[in-house]
Amino acid sequence: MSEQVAIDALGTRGDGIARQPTTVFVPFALPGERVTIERQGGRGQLLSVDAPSPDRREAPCPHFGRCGGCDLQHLSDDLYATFKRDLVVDALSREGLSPDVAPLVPCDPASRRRAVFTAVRAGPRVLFGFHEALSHRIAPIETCLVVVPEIVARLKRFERLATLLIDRKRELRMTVTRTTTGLDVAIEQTAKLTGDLRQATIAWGAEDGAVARLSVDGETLIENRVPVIDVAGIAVPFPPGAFLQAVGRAEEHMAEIALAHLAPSKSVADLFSGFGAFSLRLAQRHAVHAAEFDAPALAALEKAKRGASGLKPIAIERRDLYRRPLTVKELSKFDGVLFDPPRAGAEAQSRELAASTVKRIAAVSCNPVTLARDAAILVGGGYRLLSVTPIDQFLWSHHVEAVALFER
Ligand SMILES: C[S@@+](CC[C@H](N)C(=O)[O-])C[C@H]1O[C@@H](n2cnc3c(N)ncnc32)[C@H](O)[C@@H]1O
Repeated sequence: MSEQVAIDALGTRGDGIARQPTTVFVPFALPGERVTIERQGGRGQLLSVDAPSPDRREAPCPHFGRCGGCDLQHLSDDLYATFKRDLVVDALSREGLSPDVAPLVPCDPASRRRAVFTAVRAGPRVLFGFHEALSHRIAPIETCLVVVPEIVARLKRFERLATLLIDRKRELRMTVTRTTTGLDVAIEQTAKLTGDLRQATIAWGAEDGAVARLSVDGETLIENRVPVIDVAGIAVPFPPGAFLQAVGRAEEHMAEIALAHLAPSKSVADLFSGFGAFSLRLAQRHAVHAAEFDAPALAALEKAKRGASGLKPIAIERRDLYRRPLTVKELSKFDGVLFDPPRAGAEAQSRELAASTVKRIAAVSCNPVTLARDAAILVGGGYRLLSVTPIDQFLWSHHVEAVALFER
């Protein structure tokens, strides 16, 4: 049965929230709107917008509403920037922190250099695209306004490859990364690579000069060129499937903010370093200790450092920082620390830092909730939280990146 409700606020996933008569989350509804919905438990399916908000705008992508990649294309630029900044402000405030939070650093469309596509069999068809929101279903796509043009221009080709390799039962995953030497295509959960299928896959890769490397379930089938990521002029050989900041410009912004803060430091630890997006920049001025769990990422950093000239020493340590964070004693060797953990944050490491003598810390995070928790631990240990800058790395989604700066 349908009903009309008034939307009071946006939730953390960007859904409209109506609080009367009982709370319901309504995707694609905006604060101040009256909308007609059909309730399905705590969620409401939007049937019509009866009194639209002045902040409503036409979504630019034809797949908006079905494709789960973007939740927020229907917001004005102002509401969008406020919403994303507030994700950070509110998370900090729930931990009792109210630092200076900068305006959102914006993200350009068509700038995401990595996309993870999914394909599934649906009867005789293969559906290739992105997941729908909160669903296992696939929204097939013809275009994408977020991803770089080199990837979007080849969607049909990627779909053809997925159709070739798809398994009968499993969902295929295809990660495409634009590197400076071409596209790195890494496919997982494929059908068994029998002789014919292997040949057809290799033929696919040979057809397009833009493909630098093609790997299937970890096996490199083609490497026309080593895929390379440029980190401030240093070439890093990119390991298949390694972590990469999704938007190059966002990475530069984060690095600029963190490096300016750590500038007075002599010796810096870069924790959760990956292949060295920050370590290699830091090493232009500071001795760096890079710690990370992923061995291929560290091997790439090792090669990049050997190929670069004029860097200060970079010590590389493979370490599980969740189980074995750098201890207070180990931290005493550093006067600056940068940490950039996965979404779960760096709770154990923050507890060690809170008891340490490290002077300056830059925390980079893709999850405001765990960033706020870790910030509260550091502040509890006597650090001042100087500023937080939200950075839009995940355009039109409800995710936001942030850099927080601490000092003692
Ligand atoms: C958000 S990424 C940041 C990587 C890097 N700073 C960059 O900007 O490219 C988080 C990194 O944490 C690493 N990681 C995940 N779990 C870890 C653990 N238990 N110990 C150490 N590193 C871990 C991942 O491999 C990944 O490289």
